[in-house]
Amino acid sequence: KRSYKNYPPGPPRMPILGNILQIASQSSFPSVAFLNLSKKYGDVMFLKMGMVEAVTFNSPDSVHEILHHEKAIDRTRTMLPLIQARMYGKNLGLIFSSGESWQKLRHFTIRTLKDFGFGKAASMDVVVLEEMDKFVGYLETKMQRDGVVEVDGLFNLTLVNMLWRLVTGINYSMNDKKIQKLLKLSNDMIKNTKFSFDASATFPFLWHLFPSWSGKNLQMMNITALQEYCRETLEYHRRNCDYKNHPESYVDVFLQKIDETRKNPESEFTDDQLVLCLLDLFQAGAETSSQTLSFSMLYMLIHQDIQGKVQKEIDEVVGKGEVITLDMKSRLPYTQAAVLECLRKSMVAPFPAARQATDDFYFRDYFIKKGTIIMPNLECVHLDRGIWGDPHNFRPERFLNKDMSIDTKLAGKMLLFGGGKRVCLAQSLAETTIFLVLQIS
Ligand code: HEM
Repeated sequence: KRSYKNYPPGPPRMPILGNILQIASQSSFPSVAFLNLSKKYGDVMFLKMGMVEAVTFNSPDSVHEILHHEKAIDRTRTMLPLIQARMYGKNLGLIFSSGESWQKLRHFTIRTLKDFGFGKAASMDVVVLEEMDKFVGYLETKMQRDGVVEVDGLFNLTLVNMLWRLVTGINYSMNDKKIQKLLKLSNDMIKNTKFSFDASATFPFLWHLFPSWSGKNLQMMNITALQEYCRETLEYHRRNCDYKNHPESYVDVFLQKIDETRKNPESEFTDDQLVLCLLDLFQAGAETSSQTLSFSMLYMLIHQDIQGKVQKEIDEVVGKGEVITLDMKSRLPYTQAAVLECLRKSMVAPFPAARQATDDFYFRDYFIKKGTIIMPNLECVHLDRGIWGDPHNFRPERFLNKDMSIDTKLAGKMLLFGGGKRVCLAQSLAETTIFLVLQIS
C-alpha cells in the first residue's frame, strides 16, 4: 500500500476513481476546478485521477518555480498510450520527447527556422502580409456567397501557411481541400484529448479494452492520417527538391542532416524524427495561435470602444495606402497594450503539455515521487488579483505606463507560453504573427 506521507495536501481519494468526481463537480475546465480546489487544499496539491498521480501548482510563485525546476523538465510520453502511438512508441519529436535527443532537436529546430526568417521582422512582414491578403480575399468571397463566416478555426489555414512556408516551403490556397481536412483532424484530436479525464490517460486498460467507446479508434485514425501526411511531405522533398545543394526549408536542412549522419546508428536525425517534428510543429503551430486570434477578435468585437482606440492609433501612424509592419510597433503603444490584454485573457493552453518528475524530489516541504505528473496551472497566473488587481476585466491600459510606454515588467508576468527550458519554442513567432494579423484584420 502506497504511503502518502509528506505528499502535498489534496482532497480525499476514492478507490479506483481517486479525485475524478471532486474535480468534475467543480468545473468542466480542469484549470478552474484545480484553482477552486486549491483554495481549500493549498496552491501545491496532490490529485489522483484514475491511475494518474499528479501534483498541480496553482499560484504564480509555485507555477514559476516548478516550470524552472530541473527535475520537472521531461514530458509524460511513456504513460499515455495515445502519445506513445503518436511517437511510434519511441522518444521522438519536440513536444513529448525528453533527454538529449529533445535538446538537440529543439536547438536544431530553433536555429534552422531562424535561418529561414522565423521571427525576423523583415521576412515575417512579407509572409504575414501575403497570407493576410489571401485571407481577406477569402473572407470577402465567403461573405458575398454565404453572408456569414464561422470564427472557430477561421485563422487555422492562414497560420499554418505562414509557418509552413518556413518549415516546408509549401504554400496552400485557402480552398485546398486536403489541408482543410488535415486541420480538421488535428483540431478534433486536440479537442478530444482532455488530459485529466481522458480514458487513455486515466484508465489506459479501458482505452485498449473498449477502443470504440473510449475514442481510441477515432484518435488512432486521426493520428495515422496526420503522420502519413508528414511522411508524404518528407518523401516529396526527398524526391523533388534539390535539398543537397539548395536547401530552401526546414525539411530540406533536416534531410541533409539525415544523409550526413546516416552511418551513425545513434543519430537523432532519422525519417521518423522528421515526421514527428513536422507533426509537432503542425499541431502546436496551428491550433494555439488560431484560437488566440479567434478569442482576440471576440474581445475586440465586445469592446468596441477599445477597438475604436486601436483603429484611431493605427490611422494616425500608418499612412493612407501604407501597410502596417513590425517596425511601426513602437509607435503603436495602445495597440501593443490591447494585443497584450488579448493574450492575457485568451489563455488557450492553461496547462502546458504535462511534465513528469524525473526523480524523487522535495518541493518546499512536500515530497514528489519520481514519475508523478507535474501540472502547472498557467491560468492561475493570468487570473491573479495580486498581479492584476481586476483580472476579469478587459483593460489594455493596465500595460501602459504614465508616459504611454509599455510596462514590460507587468507584461513579463504573463505565462502564456510556459517557462524554463521547455518554454514554447515559437513564442516570438506567435507574438509577431498575432500582432500583425490582429492589426491587419
Ligand atoms: C498563441 C500561440 C501559442 C501558445 C499560447 C503556445 C503555448 C505553448 C506552451 C504553454 C507550451 C509548453 C511550454 C512549457 O512546457 O513550459 C508550448 C510548447 C511548444 N510550442 Fe507553443 N504556443 C503557441 C504557438 C506555437 C507555434 C506557432 C508553434 C510552432 C512553431 C509552437 C510550437 C511549440 C513546440 C514545438 C513546443 C514544445 C517545446 C518543448 O517542449 O521543447 N507553439 N507552447
